[in-house]
Amino acid sequence: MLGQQRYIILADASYSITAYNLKIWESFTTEIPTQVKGGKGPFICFVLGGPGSGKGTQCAKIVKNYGLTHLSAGELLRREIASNSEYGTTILNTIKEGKIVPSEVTVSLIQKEMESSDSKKFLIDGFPRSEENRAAFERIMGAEPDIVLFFDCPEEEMVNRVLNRNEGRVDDNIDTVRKRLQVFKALNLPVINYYARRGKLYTINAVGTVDEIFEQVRAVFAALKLVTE
Ligand SMILES: Nc1ncnc2c1ncn2[C@@H]1O[C@H](COP(=O)(O)OP(=O)(O)OP(=O)(O)O)[C@@H](O)[C@H]1O
Ligand SMILES: Nc1ccn([C@@H]2O[C@H](COP(=O)(O)O)[C@@H](O)[C@H]2O)c(=O)n1
Ligand SMILES: [Mg+2]
Repeated sequence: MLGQQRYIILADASYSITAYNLKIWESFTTEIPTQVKGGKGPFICFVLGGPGSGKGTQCAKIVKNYGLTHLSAGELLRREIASNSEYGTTILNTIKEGKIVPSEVTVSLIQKEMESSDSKKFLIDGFPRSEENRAAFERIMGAEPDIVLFFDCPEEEMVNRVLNRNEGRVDDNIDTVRKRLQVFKALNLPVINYYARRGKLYTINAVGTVDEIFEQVRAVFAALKLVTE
């Protein structure tokens, strides 16, 4: 049975764009993250949400509007499969099962992309999917995200979107999507709650038109003054 209910996130530690009007919300964000203010490392935004919650769709709009470099962990893994790399078959089987690929593999793909880019602003989509992913990124990259966007969407809506995606993905079928939802709840929600406790989480209501949802995202970036700097 798929729920209409939203996931329970530590609401008092997460900025919810729909729950407050922008004026009230801005009062929470006087502390601009150091990397936005000109610290040493690049600005890093993790983008999280269940399967089909609209992460990739919104990332495309963020790239267009704010010029961040988009790295989708899932896309990097699919590219690895297509290139017949030594890990290709293992990655393919893991994705078909809706499970999580070992963190060292995924982090090393992200690391390669970040290190070969001269971008100062990264949008890392679909990562970290587990505490193990999160810890591996911090250990290998020696960095943490400045902010984390969480696209909060009811399960029924996510399933409908995935089953209507039509991009030929091996995991866009009802069996895999059910497994991915279980993995999302068991492994990804704890990470989302971790960032809520750290005051880095911005929860976006992922129901509505693509443009309506992007208006909430725009409010986050506008308040962070990360407008194509
Ligand atoms: N607001 C929306 N309303 C209706 N459909 C949407 C909306 N946003 C995205 N979609 C559609 O839903 C499908 C899933 O979106 P998208 O690929 O962006 O999700 P995702 O979170 O990246 O999923 P995954 O984790 O599986 O990669 C796509 O076909 C997309 O066009
Ligand atoms: N950090 C990650 C991200 C993804 N995967 C695997 O890829 C599948 C598709 O990911 P999308 O972000 O494109 O939805 C996902 O279900 C995982 O099997 C991963 O292992 N680790
Ligand atoms: Mg995606």
